[in-house]
Amino acid sequence: MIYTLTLNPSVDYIIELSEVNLGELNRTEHTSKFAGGKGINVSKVLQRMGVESKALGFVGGFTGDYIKNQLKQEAIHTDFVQVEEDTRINVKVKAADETELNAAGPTISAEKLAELKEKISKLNSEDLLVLAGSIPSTLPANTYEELVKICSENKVSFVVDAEGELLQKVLPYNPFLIKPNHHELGDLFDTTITSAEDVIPYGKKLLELGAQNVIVSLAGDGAVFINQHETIISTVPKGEVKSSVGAGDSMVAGFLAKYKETQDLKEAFRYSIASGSATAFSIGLCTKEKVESLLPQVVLK
Ligand SMILES: Nc1ncnc2c1ncn2[C@@H]1O[C@H](COP(=O)(O)OP(=O)(O)O)[C@@H](O)[C@H]1O
Ligand SMILES: O=P(O)(O)OC[C@H]1O[C@](O)(COP(=O)(O)O)[C@@H](O)[C@@H]1O
Repeated sequence: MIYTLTLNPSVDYIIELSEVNLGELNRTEHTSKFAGGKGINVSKVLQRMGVESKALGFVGGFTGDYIKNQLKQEAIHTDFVQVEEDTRINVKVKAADETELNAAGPTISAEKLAELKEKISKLNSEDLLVLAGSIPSTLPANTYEELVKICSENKVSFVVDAEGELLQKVLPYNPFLIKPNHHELGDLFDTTITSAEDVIPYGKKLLELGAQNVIVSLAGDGAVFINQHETIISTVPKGEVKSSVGAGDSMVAGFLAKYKETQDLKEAFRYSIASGSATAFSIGLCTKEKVESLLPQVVLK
C-alpha cells in the first residue's frame, strides 16, 4: 500500500482576480477551496489514477473536518492523528502572477508525534511512504529524519518532497525518489539554477548524498530525471497555466502511479511531467484524461 504523510495539511483557498492593489480593497472574481497539503494532493491524484493510498498526518478543528470530509467523498482512506488546534488555511492569489501565503500550522504535542510514529512503525516492506511538505513549526527540525529512520529499520521505501534541511537530513537513508523544484535545488547548494543543464551537476550530488532517483522540475522550462544509470532532460507541455498549486505533488503521484503499473522509470517520468502540467492547466488537480491528453507533448532527451 502507498501511504502519504502530510504533517502540515491545509485548506487551500484560491482567489482569482485580474489585479491586486496592495493596501487597497480588492474584490475577487472567483474563489475555490480544496483540501490540500502535499501528501494529501498526492493521495488525491493517485486516486484519480486508480491507485489506492492511505493519507496520514495531523488534522484539527473545522478545517481538519473539512479535509476529512473531502477525502471521504473522494473515497480516499485516511488514518489521521487528531490535534487540538485548527489545520491551517493557505491562501493562493492568482492575478497576473501567482502569490502564495502558506501558514505555519497548528501546535503538535510530543504525545501526538508519538502517536504518529506508532502508526508509521506498523508499515512493512510491501509499503511505500510519501513524506511531503513543510512541518508545523512546533515540531523538531529532525522530524522527517526520525520518521525515515523508522522506515529504514522496517525496510519501507520512501519518497520525500520537502525543502532545505528537511530534505538534506533524509538523504543518507536512501529515499527512492526526491522531487525538488529548481529553486529548492539551488537553495540546497547555495546557487541559482536557471536551466535544465544547470540542474545536472547538482542532481548528481543528490545521488552521491544518497537519493536513488531525482526529479527536478523547472515549472514551464522542462524537467530532469537523474539516477545512477541515466540522466534525462524533458520538455513540458505548452498550455495556459490556471493555477500551479499542486503541480509538484501531481508529478510525484503521476510518477508513482505509472511506476507501480510498469516498473519503468522512464515512462513514470514522462507520466509525471504530463501530470504536473495537467494540474498547472487546471484550477484544482489534474484528471487522468487530461494527463493522458498531454502525454504526446512530453519529449525526453
Ligand atoms: N508554466 C508551466 N507550463 C507547463 N507545465 C508547467 C508549468 N508550471 C508547472 N508545470 C508543470 O508542473 C510541474 C511542477 O512545477 P514546478 O513549479 O516546477 O514544481 P512545484 O509545484 O513543486 O514548485 C512541472 O514539471 C510541469 O510539468
Ligand atoms: O507544506 P508547504 O510547503 O507549506 O506546502 C503546502 C502547500 O503545498 C501544496 O500542497 C501545493 O504544493 P505544490 O504546488 O508544490 O505541488 C498546497 O496544497 C499547500 O498549500
